[in-house]
Amino acid sequence: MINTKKAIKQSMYETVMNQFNKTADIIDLNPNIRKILGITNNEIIVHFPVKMDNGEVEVFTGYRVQHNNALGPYKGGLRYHDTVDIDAAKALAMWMTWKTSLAGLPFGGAKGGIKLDPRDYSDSELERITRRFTYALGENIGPEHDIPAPDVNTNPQTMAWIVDTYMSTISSSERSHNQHVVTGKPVGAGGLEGRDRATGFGVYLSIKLLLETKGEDLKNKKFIVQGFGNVGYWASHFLTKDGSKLLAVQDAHATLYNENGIDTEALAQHCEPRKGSIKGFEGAEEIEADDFFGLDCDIIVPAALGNQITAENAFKIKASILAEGANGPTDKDGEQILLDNGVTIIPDIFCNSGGVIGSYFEWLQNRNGELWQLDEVMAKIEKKLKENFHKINTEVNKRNVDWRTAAFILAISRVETAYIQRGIFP
Ligand SMILES: NC(=O)C1=CN([C@@H]2O[C@H](COP(=O)(O)OP(=O)(O)OC[C@H]3O[C@@H](n4cnc5c(N)ncnc54)[C@H](OP(=O)(O)O)[C@@H]3O)[C@@H](O)[C@H]2O)C=CC1
Ligand SMILES: O=C(O)CCC(=O)C(=O)O
Repeated sequence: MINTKKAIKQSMYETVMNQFNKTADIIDLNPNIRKILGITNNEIIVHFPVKMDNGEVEVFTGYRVQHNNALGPYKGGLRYHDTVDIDAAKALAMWMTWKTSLAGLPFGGAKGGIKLDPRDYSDSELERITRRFTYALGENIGPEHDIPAPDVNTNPQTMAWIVDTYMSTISSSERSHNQHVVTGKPVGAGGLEGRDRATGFGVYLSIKLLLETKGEDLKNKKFIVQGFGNVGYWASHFLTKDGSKLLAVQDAHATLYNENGIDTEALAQHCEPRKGSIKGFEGAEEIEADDFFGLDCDIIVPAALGNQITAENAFKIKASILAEGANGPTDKDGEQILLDNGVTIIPDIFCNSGGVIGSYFEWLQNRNGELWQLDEVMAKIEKKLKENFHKINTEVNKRNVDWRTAAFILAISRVETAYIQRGIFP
């Protein structure tokens, strides 16, 4: 049992290493492969100057960590946030390796970003920052080498600036077939119909499939969402469409509650002109941030940052399902409390994998010079997610383990098999 009074905050890197080491022990991972997977392949840190609107020059620090590419090119998002540093990028890159492996994709894992708060900059400053970051990364990214995508505070516009800048660095004959250097682009610039909603759709589907195994459905289920950006909004959209009630939402600026249910679409409309914040929405009352996780509900969807559920608040949780839309929202001690209390955790590497699965289809679409319709794309994403869900469910039942342990066993075993089949390690 965890002593909640002595809660020590773990870093995301500690969290992911803990998950890796626990699984490596369970599957008796080949010791040589354990050495390789326990460390990142490349950690790129760039400092680059950008001229601000007022004429002053500011120097930014950007990161790209490439954890592993045994299964294919490095893949993972770029985050613009104050909390971005080398440890966060390492942790998030490692999770990407497990996520793409579990999803059955031909990709490895990477993650990166810039340490900044985008609210401090104008759109034209953000464009210049993104373009200079792309130049600074140079050949460290590429359509068959390392393929970024959106994450916290980046979006299709950010990806469009990256692809445009990348194109200007390669020869004109190569430009026509290098659009897949990033995914999550705007649809008009090589993006995929449905990539915008892919992650939130996956979060919704994973909850629906889990409930089905218990003979239940989403009708009248009460849920709360932390983070109302791309993932939080789309997950809420699909959950409410299937009859669930959005009871509370939290972002970095406010915590909103309405016992009769918050109107998801009205809240999204409220956020639009304010660049995302839910604060000031009239369809709900504002409550204390610390009361959020303890609200009486069936499902919690963390869809913001890492390490939000810890020994300090896990014991308050009344929900029976925690669906990890965010990467690494639950630390080791928080997780133990939830498992002891019978909460089912749908782990991030499966729960939010709809996004990277959508990205894979965008990459294929660009690579093959095709254009797919929304319904085709959503059907492809749904099929892949369902197959993966059933694989994890089988592992859960076979080994009598929790969902994260089952997911990690499948993910790490696939990478191990790839190394062994190549004949490198006996
Ligand atoms: N986009 C994608 O396709 C994928 C995203 N993810 C993960 O999902 C999570 C959310 O990403 P995404 O939706 O893209 O990001 P967005 O930038 O679109 O949204 C982030 C949301 O989190 C909120 N937030 C930030 N800090 C806090 C905080 N301290 N407390 C509460 N809320 C906070 C933001 O609020 P505010 O606006 O007030 O800052 C905003 O509502 C991340 O963990 C990301 O790694 C995982 C897989 C794919
Ligand atoms: O779409 C992608 O390539 C990756 C998205 C991402 O960063 C994630 O799944 O955490």
